[in-house]
Amino acid sequence: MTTVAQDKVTPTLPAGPRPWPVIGNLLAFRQDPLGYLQQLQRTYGDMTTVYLGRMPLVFLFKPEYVRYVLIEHPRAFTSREISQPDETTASEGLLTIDGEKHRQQRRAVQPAFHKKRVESYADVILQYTDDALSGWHIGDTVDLTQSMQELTLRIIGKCLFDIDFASQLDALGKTFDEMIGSQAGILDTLFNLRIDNPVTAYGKRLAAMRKMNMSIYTLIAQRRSEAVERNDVLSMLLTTEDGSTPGQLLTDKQIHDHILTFIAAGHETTAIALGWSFYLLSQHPHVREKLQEELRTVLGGRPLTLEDVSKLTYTDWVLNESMRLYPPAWIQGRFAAEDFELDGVHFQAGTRVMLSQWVMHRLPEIWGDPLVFRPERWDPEHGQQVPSGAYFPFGGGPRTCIGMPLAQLEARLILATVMQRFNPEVPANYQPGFNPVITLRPKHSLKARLMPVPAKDDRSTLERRVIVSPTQALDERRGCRTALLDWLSFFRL
Ligand code: HEM
Repeated sequence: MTTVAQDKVTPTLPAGPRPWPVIGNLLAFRQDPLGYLQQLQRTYGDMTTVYLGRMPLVFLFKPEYVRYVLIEHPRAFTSREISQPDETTASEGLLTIDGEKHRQQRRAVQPAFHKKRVESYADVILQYTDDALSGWHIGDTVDLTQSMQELTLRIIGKCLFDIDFASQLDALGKTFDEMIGSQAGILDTLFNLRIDNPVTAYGKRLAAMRKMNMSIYTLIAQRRSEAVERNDVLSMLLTTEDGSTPGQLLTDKQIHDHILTFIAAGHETTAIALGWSFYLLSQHPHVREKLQEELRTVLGGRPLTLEDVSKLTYTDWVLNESMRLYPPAWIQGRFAAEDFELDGVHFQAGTRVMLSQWVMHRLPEIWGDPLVFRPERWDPEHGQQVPSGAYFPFGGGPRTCIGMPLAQLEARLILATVMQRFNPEVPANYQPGFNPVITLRPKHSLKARLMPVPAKDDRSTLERRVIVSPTQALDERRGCRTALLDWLSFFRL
């Protein structure tokens, strides 16, 4: 990589790879975003500037900087979009609103995520997991990526909005795929082209959004016309004040954007975390065996209940470790609302700042053996010391994922239930690859053959590879072909 004298371009931005005219570093970024970010960190260290077209993005790769942005100075950075929102952005959802509006609206829905309330969702989670698994039999091959998407979608619909999506899972799943998974072309990205046509990525996203919008507005209208008071997030939103004008309730557009944000953010991420966990377990029989041993000890063969969850410590470590290696949210961004300074470098208001879980969760100086899948590193007594800001799968500070308690409970219950009944075996030649769009999806769906869980002493399944080798990791990275820009354009960052 060639370092450009950035002081000729903008006086305050840190050094980075030479940008090409017009396209900047877009091509290299699009080709392999995950590998490119890691390479940037290795070459330029704690901070670097990348140009997507003419737009500079400053990447910060140090735990202290992550803390600075998310935890210590959250008000100095905004998530709010700068460009004009359009039909494809949930611009009034919790992820993108700011300031007093954000504080007030987050406070209003917070009760839905308090510990006791979240625990009350356990019955729905267990029931729906049971329904999903009732169609699974030993010897079947199941598409775990799709099954987890459908299961988590059904769970979020019921827990937060008291709707059972059972009969619409397939159609809804496809709509979300079109909304989240479609990739804008390079020209569309560079020139911010928004051509509403069935063949363009923008047009496809728009069509999917319109379908989704209609369902959500219908739901809001139905709920407004009901006399019954329900105790779910939708009821909370209907009585929430906007936060900018006293007494002003949320509009339908604001409620719509909240619902869309909750459904999208609340199912895709958890499903992805589960998918990667199943993949990692299938590649690490030693870990799988330990997890199943824990399940045998705690459950003794009976069905899981909420009360068991606090005893499933190893299961918990597996999920932590899986989200370290494959963070469902792999990158997040902010705009500087005011000037700021980091280690003597001055940044102007308006600077776009990016943080990457993918890079931070794999820094060798923090993790030692970052490519090794080792749940034991999360053992609070003998595990690793992880500095604050080095591990943030759920973000941090006042904008930490509001759904974290639900996601954690849900992931533990689903992972434990599946692993108590089955050993999902992934074909030996399966390479997941990556599709890092908004979330870190696998490029190829995870299809697994359901094998029986071996009896306690059957250790024959343990004689397989136990670490992710660097070559395997490289092969996975070569599979990356999608871009940050889709993510950016979704949230209009
Ligand atoms: C494993 C699962 C999940 C992961 C990895 C995850 C990750 C994240 C991250 C990194 C953020 C911070 C984004 C930022 O600061 O820019 C976030 C925010 C958010 N998440 Fe999650 N999430 C998960 C599950 C959920 C669930 C289940 C829900 C819904 C119930 C949810 C709803 C939200 C919302 C509404 C925000 C915005 C919060 C705010 O700005 O106040 N997430 N999530």
